[in-house]
This record gives sequence, C-alpha cells and structure tokens, in this order.
Amino acid sequence: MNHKPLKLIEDLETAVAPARVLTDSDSLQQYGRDWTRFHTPAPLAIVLPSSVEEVQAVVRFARENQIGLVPSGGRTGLSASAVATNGEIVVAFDRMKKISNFNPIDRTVVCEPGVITEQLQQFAEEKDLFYPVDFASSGSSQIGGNIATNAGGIKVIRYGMTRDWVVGLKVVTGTGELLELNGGLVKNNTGYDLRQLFIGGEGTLGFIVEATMKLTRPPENLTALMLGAEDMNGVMSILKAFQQKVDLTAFEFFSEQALSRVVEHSQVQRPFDTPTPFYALLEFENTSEAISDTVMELFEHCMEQGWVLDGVMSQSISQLQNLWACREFISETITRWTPYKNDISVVVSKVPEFLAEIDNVVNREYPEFEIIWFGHIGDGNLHLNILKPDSLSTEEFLQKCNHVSKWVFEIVQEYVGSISAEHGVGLLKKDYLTYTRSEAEIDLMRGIKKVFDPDGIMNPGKIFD
Ligand SMILES: O=C(O)CC[C@@H](O)C(=O)O
Ligand SMILES: [Zn+2]
Repeated sequence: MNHKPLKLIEDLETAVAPARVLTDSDSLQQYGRDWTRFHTPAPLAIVLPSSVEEVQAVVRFARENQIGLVPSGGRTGLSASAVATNGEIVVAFDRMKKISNFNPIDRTVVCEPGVITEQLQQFAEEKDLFYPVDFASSGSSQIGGNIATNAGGIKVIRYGMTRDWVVGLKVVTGTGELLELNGGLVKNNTGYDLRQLFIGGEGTLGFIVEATMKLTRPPENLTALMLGAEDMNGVMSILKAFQQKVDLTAFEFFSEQALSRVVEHSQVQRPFDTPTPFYALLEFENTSEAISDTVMELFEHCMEQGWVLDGVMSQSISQLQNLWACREFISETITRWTPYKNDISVVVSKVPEFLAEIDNVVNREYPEFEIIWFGHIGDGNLHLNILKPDSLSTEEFLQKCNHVSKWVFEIVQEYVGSISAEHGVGLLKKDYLTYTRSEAEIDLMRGIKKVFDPDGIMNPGKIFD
C-alpha cells in the first residue's frame, strides 16, 4: 500500500472513529460485494457508521478527497449494485439497526437503514401488525437496501413493492446534506415527491439513513394452492379465473425442472405425485366458508377445463410452509450449478408468448442448456436461470451466456418489457439499460444525479456511467 491510501485511511478514521473503519482483507472481500460473483472486490476501506452525523462525515470526507462511496446493506442483491471494484469506501449500515417511534394510530415505525427485513416483520407481529414485503432473503436483507433497490418479492400482487411502504425518508445526498422527505404523511401534494427518486435509486443520489415504514393488518388464515398445469396458457387461465373471484396474496409459478431440483436437494416433499411441466402457487386469506367454497369451485372448474392436471390445497401451517418451500428454495438450491441469472418482466398477458420465444432461441442455439423458469408470474416477472452444463468451463459458459443476454434483451425490447423487474441495474445490467429506457430518459437521469451528487461520488458507475 502506498502512502496516499495510508494517509487517507488515517484521515478517514479521524473523520469517523478508528474502530469504525476496517481494512483487513477478509472485510474488504466480504463487504466489497453482494450475491453476484462476477466482479472482484477491491474497496479501499469499509466504514461502519453508527449515526446520521457519521454518514455525513464520511460523505464530506469522500467529497473532499474525490473518492467513490458504495452503500452496503445485507449484500443479498443480484445486480452488483453493492459491489466495490475500484478503490471505493464501502459504507455498511450494520451498526444502524434500531427500530423506534412506533405509532399505532398512524401504523408507522421508524427504521434505521441496517434493520433486517425479518426484524421489522417480527416487530410488526409483536404489535399485531404486518410488514408485507417478503422474499427468500428476508433473514439478511436490510431495509435501507430494500428501499434503495425497491425490492419486490412474493407478495407484490397484493401489497406492491417496497416503494408502497415508505412514508418518510431521511437521506444524505452527495454533498453531505441531510434531506427529510415526506415525514410520514399520507397526503402531501406539494410538488415533486423527491422521496421516490431515492427509492430504487441504488444509492446513486444519496444514502438512506432513516425510513418511516407503514404497517398493515396481518393476513388471516393464509392458505395456499399448488396446481400442476400442462402449459403456460393454462397458468394464465388459472390466474384469470382466480383473480376474478378471490383477492390473492400471491401468484407464483415454477417449472418441473425447478421443483425436481428442490425435491432432490432439500428436505422438501413433492406435494403431489403427478409431475406437470409448470406449477402455479396461489395464496389467499381463507376467512370464511364462502371463500373456501369459491376456491374449491374454481379448482374444480380449472380441472374440468384441463388447465389443471393435479393440485393440492394446504390444510395446516406446516403444509402451507411446505408448499412455499417448493418455491422459495429454488434460487438457493440451483446455486450449485453456477447458474446464469436474469430477472425480466412484461405485461402479464404476454408472459406465455414471451417465455416461449426465449425458450425457442436458447434451445435452438444451445440445446445443452437447461433452463429453470420460476417467478412472480402474477406481476409478469420471470426469473430465468440457466444451469451450467458440466461439460463447460465457467468461462465458456459465461461467454455463451453473454449471447443469451443479448437475445433475451432483444425479445424484452420487442415486448416493451423491462430488463430488470425487481433486482435493479447495478453494474450487471447498465450496458443493457437502453433496451428498456430511452436515451432521453437516461440523459434526464444523469441530470438528476448531478443535482444530488455533483461530484459523482455516490455509488459511481451503477445504473449508468
Ligand atoms: O435467483 C433468482 O433468480 C431470483 C431470486 C428471487 O428474486 C426469487 O424470487 O426467488
Ligand atoms: Zn424474485
């Protein structure tokens, strides 16, 4: 290490506190990346601030020294947004985990950015309330990161994305200024809602240092149905039939390839014997006999129409959990095949055609590739994963997958879809942003960044260059 970084680190320690700066190589590796594995972490240092003032001090320090800052939450992101590859200072929020100011009338609660999603869910439960944004990584993802990436997950069809639950934000911009946005109000029509720019902004405009989150009533007697379908058109017909009569809390799908891997590699039981190409997983609040009867009628109707070949409805919490495990364990289970990943969306009605086009091109060009489809089909959000064949080295596989990305994004563009439905852009997708956003839009985004971050120090190089 030359003198400059050493001196810089000393100055950084003075700006915050020595104990809050880490420079050992394990920490640099650990905090320098998220769940993506395509970039080599190379941060200058890690800072763990414990107050808003310390975050401001770090930003001012970075501005003075023209060093990039990368925010880091639970590091469960899948788009390399919280990755530091270029001598940046990583600002990790692990020491800012307090939940406070619960208000039962407003049904709001104030969270520091490092609050773990599950911590907020448990807090809400203790107050007989519910924080509904949920996903497989809730045990480690942090609220600040969820907001910065506008995290979605498995209940979006009913409850929306993280954006819908943020009623107030405090942010530190690239000048070190603290902005207090919206103060928990339900109604506030006083011009531009700046809060929304920071939600999903991936830390490129400023860092979230506090959030006022809304809670809601807990769902009652959640019950799930897993239905086996012959094809994607069947899945769409099931969605249409159920949505017409039942308020669904989830509508997920996955393929037989996905289910068989989960059953083979975890303790999860196959819910029924008949394998079918696709499965729909529906959830609803089973609160009356009338609802239960309606669901059973719909189930029978779907079987009569041939949309459903077999299916099962949960009769207990453990059965509900087993059905959810079939879906939630997919991502983790397939990690061992070093999968190529993509997260894309189109309007719901176009999903079957869209999926078939991608299947066709990949099967034609690379017949040795095994595609694992799953996702939040009720939101038009597909997770495309391709397992690395044993015969290919990781390098060869990645090279071929670059072609896959191009074909996939061309199809996304043709369908006026999104190249990133819920995982964000980060480093991973910035080169493809024009498939979903116009040059004019990207120019405006660059202009907005300049306003909040004139020196370009806040998560530089993410979303766009
Ligand atoms: O691993 C993936 O491709 C998706 C991860 C996550 O968004 C999910 O829905 O399980
Ligand atoms: Zn997802």
